[in-house]
Amino acid sequence: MAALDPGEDHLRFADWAKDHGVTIDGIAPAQFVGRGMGIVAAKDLKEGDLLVHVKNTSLVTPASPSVRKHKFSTNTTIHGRLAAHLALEYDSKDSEHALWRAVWPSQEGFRTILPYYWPKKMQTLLPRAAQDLLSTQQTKLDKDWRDLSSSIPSISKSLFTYTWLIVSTRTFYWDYPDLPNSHPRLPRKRNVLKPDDCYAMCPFMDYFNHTDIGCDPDAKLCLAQPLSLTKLQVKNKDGYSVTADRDYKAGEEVYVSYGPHTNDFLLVEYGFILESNKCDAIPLDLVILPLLKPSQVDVLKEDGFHGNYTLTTTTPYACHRTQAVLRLLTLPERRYAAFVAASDDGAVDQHRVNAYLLDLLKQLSRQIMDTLEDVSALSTPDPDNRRRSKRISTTPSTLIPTSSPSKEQNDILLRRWKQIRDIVNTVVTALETSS
Ligand SMILES: C[S@@+](CC[C@H](N)C(=O)[O-])C[C@H]1O[C@@H](n2cnc3c(N)ncnc32)[C@H](O)[C@@H]1O
Repeated sequence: MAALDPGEDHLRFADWAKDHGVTIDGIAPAQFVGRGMGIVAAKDLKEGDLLVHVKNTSLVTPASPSVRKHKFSTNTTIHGRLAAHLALEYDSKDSEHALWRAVWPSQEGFRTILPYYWPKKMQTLLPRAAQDLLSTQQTKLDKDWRDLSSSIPSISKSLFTYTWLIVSTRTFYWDYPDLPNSHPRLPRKRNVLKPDDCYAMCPFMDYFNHTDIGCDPDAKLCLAQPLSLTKLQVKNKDGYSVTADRDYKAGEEVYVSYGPHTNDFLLVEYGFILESNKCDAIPLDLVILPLLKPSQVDVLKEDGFHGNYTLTTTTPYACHRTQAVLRLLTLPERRYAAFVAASDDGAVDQHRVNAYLLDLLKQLSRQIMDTLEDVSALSTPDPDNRRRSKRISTTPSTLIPTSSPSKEQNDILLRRWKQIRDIVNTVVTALETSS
């Protein structure tokens, strides 16, 4: 897709970045339809070319003097402290990062793309995995606001929410393993770093859009709750760099991978989904957990195999945990035990397990078609035609709805449900063919 002129603000910010510890070579900011800003190859690039380097001292972390000066309680999260810092600086023309801030998406832009701001009826129609992520996001944001609001009395909840979401969508995961403890502009290195300790905002780097390239879709690993941070591939003790992963022609968009994220995660955290995503998966917990007897739940908990069951479109389709639970549901317990203990690869039982899975997926496929009807009805202009779904679980009470659905919101929701339908139907067809 063609790269469009970025506009004055972006050129000014790029010049500022070059004077403030950011080395940029062969790339430039540009606009892309449907993705906001991104990075374009400004000349032909070779695999391995260093494209951008940001010095550690140009990062914004809780140890940056401009953040430290607020003396926020260290008992508050780093996400919250960064959001509070950005909110306090928001109206200041003298802030050192005023030019950077001018190129971020607007609050209005976020209202369209981020499910956090969507009307309640749209939130209730999100896939369950996305609803759960949204509820977690809301809980974290509310807690940060509760913990920090008394130290930022001039800041409204609405501004704090915006800057908190700026931090979510533009922050890098930074575990600074090699850094000396002594440097005053760097966070103290702790023995054990928690994900929350590892936030860093990174000027110019946050122009890169995401693709799934570089993901390792290992079907044996079910997706754990991923970090809500943009993860860049290359970092060293001097700062962050991005190196070309392949050759690029001038004019092509250059992406990075934010991590092995499903489309439900990308939708809630970043407000978009990929058309094709090697890392996509859908959870099967809602389908499988109700089938378990209490004694089976005990066995699975004891073995560490309770919940977190996922389906992908690559063989063996159902992840290792799902393969295990399906064995417990369909076979004598000793066959399940042998599989879990890895004393048997389970191949002789695969046919029976697949047949059971096929039945479950056919039922799921019918439910998805019903949901798709509900989502399509939302975009139907006549309000009498709109049906509220009784099949979808209720929205967690903490979600904050706004206004009525926009066309963009309808479109992305519909596209996501069609993707889920296609994942399930692809596996149904594959299992039918192999049986
Ligand atoms: C780190 S910022 C990237 C720069 C951003 N596009 C901008 O306009 O400033 C992350 C945001 O970019 C957008 N984005 C990133 N990758 C995308 C993609 N592949 N397709 C659509 N939007 C994308 C999402 O809005 C996301 O919240």
